[in-house]
Amino acid sequence: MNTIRISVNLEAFKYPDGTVALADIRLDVQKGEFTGILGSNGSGKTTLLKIMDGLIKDYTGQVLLDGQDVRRLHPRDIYRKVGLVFQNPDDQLFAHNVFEDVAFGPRNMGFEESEVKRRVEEALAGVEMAEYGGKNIHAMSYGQKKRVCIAGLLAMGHEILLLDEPTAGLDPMGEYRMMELLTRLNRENGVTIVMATHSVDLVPIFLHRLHILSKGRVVRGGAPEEVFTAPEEMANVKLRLPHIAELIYRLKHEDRLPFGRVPLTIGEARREIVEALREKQQ
Ligand SMILES: Nc1ncnc2c1ncn2[C@@H]1O[C@H](COP(=O)(O)OP(=O)(O)OP(=O)(O)O)[C@@H](O)[C@H]1O
Repeated sequence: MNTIRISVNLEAFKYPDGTVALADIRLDVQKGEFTGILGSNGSGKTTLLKIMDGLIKDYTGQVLLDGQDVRRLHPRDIYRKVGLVFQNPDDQLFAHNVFEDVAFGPRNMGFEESEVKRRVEEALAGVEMAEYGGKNIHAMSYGQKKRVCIAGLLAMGHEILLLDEPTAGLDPMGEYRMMELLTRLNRENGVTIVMATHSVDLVPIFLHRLHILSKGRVVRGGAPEEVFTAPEEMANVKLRLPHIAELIYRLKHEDRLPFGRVPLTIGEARREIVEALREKQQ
């Protein structure tokens, strides 16, 4: 049975300068789910993550974390359950070396030094950075810094991770490896993950559910195959279909090839093409 971990029922939030960043947002994040908040620049993704994490409170409506009003929870209680990874790792990392940075959270939680060490080592191994403990933070690449940020939260044992653009600025292999890492944390460690992104090609393949944000409103939601259906709908929200889906969509609608559903992965596209060719030959 599914359990709702985060329930957003937001009427509106505006920044002090009057910008209405979010309006009329209703969505639930189920336990163990890997959810994406997809939207173009300025659509409200970061603001929504900050609201889920209790960093922004002056909105109308209600956000529940495990059934409790986030605004009434002590920051310490949110912090123990939910970890927010900022878009820019330099906004998060501050210690002189990797070990010390990852150790900060568990030390703050009052663990004995032996337990801190165990947690740091396990977290660094979890993000494939086991051998980097002694390395200077400033000597790390951008992608490595992003992994250290995630390790810092894993070391505290967060059950829910909110990630702001975790794949932004990574090269194609780095992007793929980051998504694999997050998928592993989700599947094997049971971490509930919400990630904000505007990367449409790779990300949907890994996600259970997507919410599309446009101008501060959720305009679509569902499993990736339910959301990515037509290029015009994506263009309306300043996004596009994944390349592979766009190709098959055009072959189907412009070249009249007999494709069924719009595929999201190369494997699905290959099956569709083989099937369509077979049908044409008959
Ligand atoms: N501190 C602020 N004061 C006023 N307006 C803000 C502030 N921060 C964000 N906004 C506005 O709120 C809206 C949503 O911004 P937000 O950063 O949440 O979008 P985003 O989807 O995360 O964008 P990006 O993909 O560019 O990171 C934008 O119109 C932005 O200009």
